[in-house]
Amino acid sequence: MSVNTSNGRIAVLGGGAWGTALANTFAAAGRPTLLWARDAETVAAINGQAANPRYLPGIALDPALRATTDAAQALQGAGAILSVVPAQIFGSVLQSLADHIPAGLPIVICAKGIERATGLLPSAVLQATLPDNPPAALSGPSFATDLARGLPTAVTVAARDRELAAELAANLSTPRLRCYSADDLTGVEIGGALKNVLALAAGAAAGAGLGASAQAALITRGFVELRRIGAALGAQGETLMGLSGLGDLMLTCGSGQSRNFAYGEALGRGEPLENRPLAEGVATASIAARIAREHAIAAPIITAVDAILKGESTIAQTVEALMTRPLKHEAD
Ligand SMILES: NC(=O)C1=CN([C@@H]2O[C@H](COP(=O)(O)OP(=O)(O)OC[C@H]3O[C@@H](n4cnc5c(N)ncnc54)[C@H](O)[C@@H]3O)[C@@H](O)[C@H]2O)C=CC1
Ligand SMILES: O=C(CO)COP(=O)(O)O
Repeated sequence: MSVNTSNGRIAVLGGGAWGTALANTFAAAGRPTLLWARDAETVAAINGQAANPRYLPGIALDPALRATTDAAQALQGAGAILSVVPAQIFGSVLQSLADHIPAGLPIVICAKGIERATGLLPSAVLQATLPDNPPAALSGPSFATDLARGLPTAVTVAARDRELAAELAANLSTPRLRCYSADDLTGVEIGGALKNVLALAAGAAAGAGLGASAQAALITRGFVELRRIGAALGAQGETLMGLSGLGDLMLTCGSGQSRNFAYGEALGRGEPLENRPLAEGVATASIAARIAREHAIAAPIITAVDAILKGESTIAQTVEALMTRPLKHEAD
Protein backbone atom coordinates (compact mmCIF):
# COMPACT_ATOMS: atom_id res chain seq x y z
CA MET A 1 0.00 0.00 0.00
CA SER A 2 1.73 3.16 -1.17
CA VAL A 3 -0.70 6.02 -0.48
CA ASN A 4 -0.77 7.84 2.84
CA THR A 5 -4.42 8.79 3.19
CA SER A 6 -3.83 10.94 6.27
CA ASN A 7 -2.09 13.56 4.12
CA GLY A 8 -4.31 16.29 2.78
CA ARG A 9 -7.98 17.05 3.00
CA ILE A 10 -10.91 14.68 3.22
CA ALA A 11 -13.06 15.13 0.12
CA VAL A 12 -16.67 14.05 0.63
CA LEU A 13 -18.67 13.65 -2.60
CA GLY A 14 -22.43 14.08 -2.14
CA GLY A 15 -24.28 16.74 -0.17
CA GLY A 16 -27.23 14.62 0.95
CA ALA A 17 -27.98 13.50 4.49
CA TRP A 18 -25.15 10.99 4.87
CA GLY A 19 -22.45 12.95 2.99
CA THR A 20 -23.21 16.01 5.10
CA ALA A 21 -23.26 14.06 8.37
CA LEU A 22 -19.92 12.39 7.60
CA ALA A 23 -18.25 15.61 6.45
CA ASN A 24 -19.60 17.32 9.55
CA THR A 25 -18.11 14.79 11.96
CA PHE A 26 -14.70 15.14 10.29
CA ALA A 27 -14.88 18.95 10.33
CA ALA A 28 -16.03 18.95 13.96
CA ALA A 29 -13.03 16.78 14.82
CA GLY A 30 -10.73 19.41 13.30
CA ARG A 31 -9.95 17.46 10.12
CA PRO A 32 -9.60 19.59 6.96
CA THR A 33 -12.72 18.59 5.01
CA LEU A 34 -14.40 19.81 1.83
CA LEU A 35 -17.85 18.61 0.82
CA TRP A 36 -18.78 18.55 -2.87
CA ALA A 37 -22.47 18.92 -3.67
CA ARG A 38 -23.99 19.60 -7.07
CA ASP A 39 -26.77 21.71 -5.54
CA ALA A 40 -25.66 25.36 -5.14
CA GLU A 41 -28.37 26.08 -2.56
CA THR A 42 -27.10 23.26 -0.33
CA VAL A 43 -23.53 24.55 -0.65
CA ALA A 44 -24.63 28.10 0.18
CA ALA A 45 -26.59 26.92 3.24
CA ILE A 46 -23.66 24.87 4.57
CA ASN A 47 -21.16 27.70 4.08
CA GLY A 48 -23.50 30.52 5.13
CA GLN A 49 -25.73 29.08 7.84
CA ALA A 50 -23.95 25.88 8.95
CA ALA A 51 -27.07 23.97 7.94
CA ASN A 52 -28.39 21.62 5.27
CA PRO A 53 -32.12 22.36 5.47
CA ARG A 54 -32.98 20.15 2.50
CA TYR A 55 -31.47 16.91 3.83
CA LEU A 56 -30.87 17.51 7.55
CA PRO A 57 -33.58 19.97 8.55
CA GLY A 58 -33.30 21.51 12.00
CA ILE A 59 -29.76 20.25 12.64
CA ALA A 60 -26.96 22.74 13.38
CA LEU A 61 -23.74 21.78 11.59
CA ASP A 62 -20.21 22.64 12.65
CA PRO A 63 -19.26 26.14 11.40
CA ALA A 64 -15.88 24.74 10.29
CA LEU A 65 -17.55 22.59 7.59
CA ARG A 66 -16.97 23.92 4.07
CA ALA A 67 -18.74 22.91 0.86
CA THR A 68 -18.27 23.61 -2.84
CA THR A 69 -20.02 22.91 -6.14
CA ASP A 70 -16.60 22.67 -7.79
CA ALA A 71 -15.54 19.03 -7.91
CA ALA A 72 -12.02 19.89 -9.07
CA GLN A 73 -11.54 22.10 -6.01
CA ALA A 74 -12.90 19.42 -3.68
CA LEU A 75 -10.64 16.71 -5.09
CA GLN A 76 -7.43 18.68 -5.61
CA GLY A 77 -4.94 17.80 -2.89
CA ALA A 78 -7.33 15.32 -1.27
CA GLY A 79 -5.75 12.63 0.91
CA ALA A 80 -8.95 10.63 1.23
CA ILE A 81 -12.08 10.52 -0.92
CA LEU A 82 -15.48 9.38 0.35
CA SER A 83 -18.23 8.82 -2.19
CA VAL A 84 -21.65 9.35 -0.64
CA VAL A 85 -23.94 9.49 -3.66
CA PRO A 86 -26.66 6.82 -4.09
CA ALA A 87 -25.55 3.39 -5.34
CA GLN A 88 -27.59 3.51 -8.57
CA ILE A 89 -25.82 6.66 -9.84
CA PHE A 90 -22.37 5.97 -8.36
CA GLY A 91 -20.95 4.80 -11.72
CA SER A 92 -22.16 7.83 -13.66
CA VAL A 93 -20.93 10.26 -10.97
CA LEU A 94 -17.52 8.55 -11.01
CA GLN A 95 -17.33 8.89 -14.78
CA SER A 96 -18.21 12.57 -14.63
CA LEU A 97 -15.52 13.23 -11.97
CA ALA A 98 -12.86 10.86 -13.34
CA ASP A 99 -10.57 13.62 -14.63
CA HIS A 100 -10.32 15.18 -11.17
CA ILE A 101 -9.73 12.03 -9.13
CA PRO A 102 -6.03 11.54 -8.32
CA ALA A 103 -4.80 8.13 -9.52
CA GLY A 104 -3.91 5.66 -6.82
CA LEU A 105 -6.05 7.27 -4.11
CA PRO A 106 -8.51 4.86 -2.50
CA ILE A 107 -12.18 5.75 -2.75
CA VAL A 108 -14.26 4.97 0.31
CA ILE A 109 -17.74 4.02 -0.87
CA CYS A 110 -20.45 4.94 1.66
CA ALA A 111 -23.49 3.99 -0.47
CA LYS A 112 -25.43 0.85 0.41
CA GLY A 113 -26.73 -0.94 -2.65
CA ILE A 114 -26.11 -3.16 -5.67
CA GLU A 115 -26.23 -1.65 -9.16
CA ARG A 116 -29.55 -2.78 -10.57
CA ALA A 117 -28.57 -2.78 -14.24
CA THR A 118 -25.42 -4.87 -13.81
CA GLY A 119 -25.60 -6.69 -10.47
CA LEU A 120 -22.25 -5.12 -9.56
CA LEU A 121 -21.36 -4.09 -6.03
CA PRO A 122 -20.15 -0.47 -5.89
CA SER A 123 -16.54 -1.63 -5.47
CA ALA A 124 -16.79 -3.50 -8.80
CA VAL A 125 -18.35 -0.43 -10.44
CA LEU A 126 -15.34 1.58 -9.23
CA GLN A 127 -12.87 -1.01 -10.48
CA ALA A 128 -14.52 -1.04 -13.91
CA THR A 129 -14.45 2.76 -14.10
CA LEU A 130 -11.23 3.77 -12.32
CA PRO A 131 -9.08 0.63 -12.03
CA ASP A 132 -6.19 2.54 -10.43
CA ASN A 133 -8.21 3.70 -7.43
CA PRO A 134 -8.51 0.94 -4.79
CA PRO A 135 -12.06 0.49 -3.49
CA ALA A 136 -12.90 0.72 0.20
CA ALA A 137 -16.27 0.85 1.98
CA LEU A 138 -17.65 2.45 5.13
CA SER A 139 -20.82 0.80 6.42
CA GLY A 140 -22.62 0.00 9.63
CA PRO A 141 -25.44 1.18 11.90
CA SER A 142 -25.42 4.94 11.40
CA PHE A 143 -28.40 7.16 10.81
CA ALA A 144 -27.21 10.43 9.27
CA THR A 145 -29.42 12.39 11.65
CA ASP A 146 -27.81 10.67 14.67
CA LEU A 147 -24.24 11.38 13.58
CA ALA A 148 -25.09 14.92 12.48
CA ARG A 149 -26.53 15.61 15.94
CA GLY A 150 -23.24 14.49 17.45
CA LEU A 151 -24.48 11.14 18.69
CA PRO A 152 -21.90 8.32 18.75
CA THR A 153 -21.80 5.16 16.64
CA ALA A 154 -19.43 2.52 15.25
CA VAL A 155 -19.02 1.36 11.65
CA THR A 156 -16.74 -0.90 9.62
CA VAL A 157 -14.22 0.42 7.11
CA ALA A 158 -13.20 -2.30 4.68
CA ALA A 159 -10.58 -2.63 1.96
CA ARG A 160 -9.08 -5.77 0.45
CA ASP A 161 -5.67 -4.71 1.73
CA ARG A 162 -5.78 -5.14 5.50
CA GLU A 163 -3.19 -2.40 6.07
CA LEU A 164 -5.09 0.09 3.93
CA ALA A 165 -8.32 -0.72 5.77
CA ALA A 166 -6.63 -0.10 9.14
CA GLU A 167 -5.11 3.15 7.93
CA LEU A 168 -8.43 4.43 6.57
CA ALA A 169 -10.25 3.38 9.74
CA ALA A 170 -7.73 5.30 11.83
CA ASN A 171 -7.96 8.38 9.63
CA LEU A 172 -11.76 8.43 9.48
CA SER A 173 -12.42 7.76 13.17
CA THR A 174 -13.63 10.75 15.16
CA PRO A 175 -14.79 11.12 18.77
CA ARG A 176 -18.28 10.31 17.47
CA LEU A 177 -17.49 7.77 14.74
CA ARG A 178 -15.56 4.66 15.80
CA CYS A 179 -14.30 2.85 12.70
CA TYR A 180 -13.35 -0.83 12.92
CA SER A 181 -11.31 -2.15 9.98
CA ALA A 182 -11.95 -5.26 7.89
CA ASP A 183 -10.50 -6.89 4.79
CA ASP A 184 -13.76 -8.52 3.66
CA LEU A 185 -14.87 -5.73 1.34
CA THR A 186 -17.50 -7.89 -0.34
CA GLY A 187 -19.06 -8.89 2.99
CA VAL A 188 -19.25 -5.30 4.20
CA GLU A 189 -20.86 -4.14 0.95
CA ILE A 190 -23.38 -7.00 0.87
CA GLY A 191 -24.38 -6.49 4.51
CA GLY A 192 -25.12 -2.81 3.86
CA ALA A 193 -26.96 -3.42 0.60
CA LEU A 194 -29.21 -6.29 1.65
CA LYS A 195 -30.23 -4.96 5.06
CA ASN A 196 -32.11 -2.25 3.16
CA VAL A 197 -34.26 -4.88 1.42
CA LEU A 198 -35.00 -6.54 4.76
CA ALA A 199 -35.89 -3.15 6.28
CA LEU A 200 -38.51 -2.81 3.54
CA ALA A 201 -39.91 -6.21 4.57
CA ALA A 202 -39.90 -5.34 8.29
CA GLY A 203 -41.54 -1.97 7.59
CA ALA A 204 -44.18 -3.58 5.39
CA ALA A 205 -44.99 -6.07 8.16
CA ALA A 206 -45.30 -3.21 10.65
CA GLY A 207 -47.42 -1.13 8.29
CA ALA A 208 -49.73 -4.04 7.53
CA GLY A 209 -50.18 -4.66 11.26
CA LEU A 210 -48.76 -8.19 11.19
CA GLY A 211 -47.42 -7.83 14.74
CA ALA A 212 -44.03 -7.77 16.45
CA SER A 213 -43.68 -11.57 16.32
CA ALA A 214 -44.02 -11.67 12.55
CA GLN A 215 -41.57 -8.80 12.24
CA ALA A 216 -38.93 -10.63 14.31
CA ALA A 217 -39.49 -13.86 12.37
CA LEU A 218 -39.16 -12.04 9.05
CA ILE A 219 -35.95 -10.29 10.06
CA THR A 220 -34.39 -13.52 11.33
CA ARG A 221 -35.30 -15.56 8.26
CA GLY A 222 -34.36 -12.60 6.05
CA PHE A 223 -30.95 -12.58 7.67
CA VAL A 224 -30.56 -16.25 6.67
CA GLU A 225 -31.18 -15.16 3.06
CA LEU A 226 -28.69 -12.29 3.39
CA ARG A 227 -26.05 -14.75 4.61
CA ARG A 228 -26.83 -17.25 1.82
CA ILE A 229 -26.45 -14.60 -0.87
CA GLY A 230 -23.35 -13.26 0.87
CA ALA A 231 -21.76 -16.71 0.92
CA ALA A 232 -22.49 -17.21 -2.79
CA LEU A 233 -20.79 -13.91 -3.63
CA GLY A 234 -17.74 -14.61 -1.47
CA ALA A 235 -18.58 -12.80 1.78
CA GLN A 236 -17.30 -14.20 5.07
CA GLY A 237 -20.01 -15.28 7.50
CA GLU A 238 -18.23 -13.51 10.37
CA THR A 239 -18.42 -10.15 8.57
CA LEU A 240 -22.18 -10.49 8.17
CA MET A 241 -22.49 -11.02 11.93
CA GLY A 242 -20.75 -7.66 12.42
CA LEU A 243 -21.62 -3.98 12.24
CA SER A 244 -22.33 -3.96 8.50
CA GLY A 245 -24.62 -7.00 8.68
CA LEU A 246 -26.41 -7.83 11.88
CA GLY A 247 -25.61 -4.41 13.40
CA ASP A 248 -27.20 -2.41 10.60
CA LEU A 249 -30.06 -4.90 10.31
CA MET A 250 -30.94 -4.35 13.98
CA LEU A 251 -30.93 -0.59 13.48
CA THR A 252 -32.74 -0.35 10.19
CA CYS A 253 -35.36 -3.05 10.71
CA GLY A 254 -36.46 -1.64 14.04
CA SER A 255 -36.86 2.07 13.51
CA GLY A 256 -39.10 4.37 11.52
CA GLN A 257 -36.06 6.68 11.39
CA SER A 258 -34.92 4.38 8.55
CA ARG A 259 -36.14 5.57 5.17
CA ASN A 260 -36.28 1.96 3.94
CA PHE A 261 -38.34 0.86 6.96
CA ALA A 262 -40.60 3.92 6.53
CA TYR A 263 -41.04 3.12 2.81
CA GLY A 264 -42.04 -0.44 3.74
CA GLU A 265 -44.44 0.87 6.36
CA ALA A 266 -46.13 3.11 3.79
CA LEU A 267 -46.33 0.12 1.44
CA GLY A 268 -47.88 -1.99 4.21
CA ARG A 269 -50.46 0.69 4.96
CA GLY A 270 -51.32 1.06 1.29
CA GLU A 271 -50.15 4.68 1.22
CA PRO A 272 -48.84 6.43 -1.92
CA LEU A 273 -45.14 5.77 -2.57
CA GLU A 274 -44.31 8.69 -4.85
CA ASN A 275 -42.01 11.52 -3.78
CA ARG A 276 -40.55 9.72 -0.80
CA PRO A 277 -36.96 10.11 0.43
CA LEU A 278 -34.31 7.81 -1.03
CA ALA A 279 -34.89 4.13 -0.17
CA GLU A 280 -31.95 2.21 -1.70
CA GLY A 281 -33.59 -1.14 -0.92
CA VAL A 282 -36.18 -0.66 -3.68
CA ALA A 283 -33.59 -0.91 -6.47
CA THR A 284 -31.53 -3.47 -4.58
CA ALA A 285 -34.55 -5.77 -4.02
CA SER A 286 -34.94 -6.33 -7.73
CA ILE A 287 -31.30 -7.17 -8.40
CA ALA A 288 -30.93 -9.20 -5.17
CA ALA A 289 -33.92 -11.34 -6.18
CA ARG A 290 -32.32 -11.85 -9.60
CA ILE A 291 -28.94 -12.79 -8.08
CA ALA A 292 -30.69 -15.30 -5.79
CA ARG A 293 -32.51 -16.82 -8.79
CA GLU A 294 -29.34 -17.03 -10.86
CA HIS A 295 -27.44 -18.74 -8.04
CA ALA A 296 -30.39 -21.02 -7.17
CA ILE A 297 -30.43 -19.58 -3.63
CA ALA A 298 -33.63 -19.90 -1.62
CA ALA A 299 -34.56 -16.29 -0.79
CA PRO A 300 -38.36 -16.23 -0.42
CA ILE A 301 -38.49 -13.02 1.62
CA ILE A 302 -36.24 -10.97 -0.65
CA THR A 303 -38.07 -12.36 -3.69
CA ALA A 304 -41.41 -11.47 -2.10
CA VAL A 305 -40.27 -7.88 -1.38
CA ASP A 306 -39.35 -7.53 -5.06
CA ALA A 307 -42.68 -9.00 -6.20
CA ILE A 308 -44.70 -6.71 -3.90
CA LEU A 309 -42.76 -3.65 -5.07
CA LYS A 310 -43.46 -4.63 -8.69
CA GLY A 311 -47.15 -5.08 -7.92
CA GLU A 312 -46.96 -8.79 -8.74
CA SER A 313 -48.12 -9.86 -5.29
CA THR A 314 -49.96 -8.38 -2.31
CA ILE A 315 -48.87 -8.51 1.31
CA ALA A 316 -51.79 -10.84 2.15
CA GLN A 317 -50.80 -13.23 -0.68
CA THR A 318 -47.17 -13.08 0.48
CA VAL A 319 -48.06 -13.95 4.09
CA GLU A 320 -50.11 -16.90 2.84
CA ALA A 321 -47.30 -18.11 0.56
CA LEU A 322 -44.58 -17.78 3.22
CA MET A 323 -46.67 -19.52 5.89
CA THR A 324 -47.53 -22.50 3.69
CA ARG A 325 -44.03 -23.26 2.37
CA PRO A 326 -43.01 -26.86 3.07
CA LEU A 327 -41.73 -27.24 6.64
CA LYS A 328 -37.98 -27.70 6.94
CA HIS A 329 -35.06 -28.09 9.32
CA GLU A 330 -34.18 -24.56 10.51
CA ALA A 331 -30.45 -24.81 9.84
CA ASP A 332 -30.80 -26.22 6.28
N1 LIG B 1 -28.98 8.76 5.37
C1 LIG B 1 -28.43 7.83 6.13
O1 LIG B 1 -28.75 7.72 7.34
C2 LIG B 1 -27.41 6.91 5.57
C3 LIG B 1 -27.28 6.73 4.21
N2 LIG B 1 -26.37 5.83 3.72
C4 LIG B 1 -26.22 5.61 2.29
O2 LIG B 1 -25.59 6.74 1.71
C5 LIG B 1 -26.03 6.89 0.35
C6 LIG B 1 -26.52 8.30 0.16
O3 LIG B 1 -27.63 8.47 1.02
P1 LIG B 1 -28.11 9.87 1.57
O4 LIG B 1 -27.02 10.86 1.63
O5 LIG B 1 -28.83 9.61 2.80
O6 LIG B 1 -29.14 10.24 0.42
P2 LIG B 1 -29.85 11.65 0.16
O7 LIG B 1 -31.05 11.37 -0.66
O8 LIG B 1 -29.99 12.39 1.44
O9 LIG B 1 -28.78 12.43 -0.71
C7 LIG B 1 -28.32 11.97 -1.94
C8 LIG B 1 -27.35 13.01 -2.47
O10 LIG B 1 -26.84 12.56 -3.72
C9 LIG B 1 -26.90 13.66 -4.60
N3 LIG B 1 -26.99 13.19 -5.97
C10 LIG B 1 -27.97 12.48 -6.54
N4 LIG B 1 -27.70 12.30 -7.84
C11 LIG B 1 -26.50 12.92 -8.07
C12 LIG B 1 -25.68 13.10 -9.21
N5 LIG B 1 -25.99 12.58 -10.40
N6 LIG B 1 -24.54 13.83 -9.07
C13 LIG B 1 -24.19 14.33 -7.88
N7 LIG B 1 -24.92 14.19 -6.77
C14 LIG B 1 -26.05 13.49 -6.87
C15 LIG B 1 -28.15 14.43 -4.21
O11 LIG B 1 -28.11 15.74 -4.72
C16 LIG B 1 -28.01 14.36 -2.71
O12 LIG B 1 -27.14 15.38 -2.28
C17 LIG B 1 -27.12 5.82 0.13
O13 LIG B 1 -26.55 4.72 -0.52
C18 LIG B 1 -27.52 5.42 1.54
O14 LIG B 1 -27.95 4.08 1.62
C19 LIG B 1 -25.55 5.14 4.54
C20 LIG B 1 -25.62 5.30 5.90
C21 LIG B 1 -26.56 6.21 6.51
O1 LIG C 1 -28.14 2.83 6.41
C1 LIG C 1 -28.70 3.48 7.26
C2 LIG C 1 -28.38 3.38 8.69
O2 LIG C 1 -27.26 2.59 8.93
C3 LIG C 1 -29.79 4.39 6.87
O3 LIG C 1 -30.88 3.63 6.55
P1 LIG C 1 -32.03 4.23 5.59
O4 LIG C 1 -31.37 4.52 4.27
O5 LIG C 1 -33.06 3.16 5.54
O6 LIG C 1 -32.53 5.49 6.26
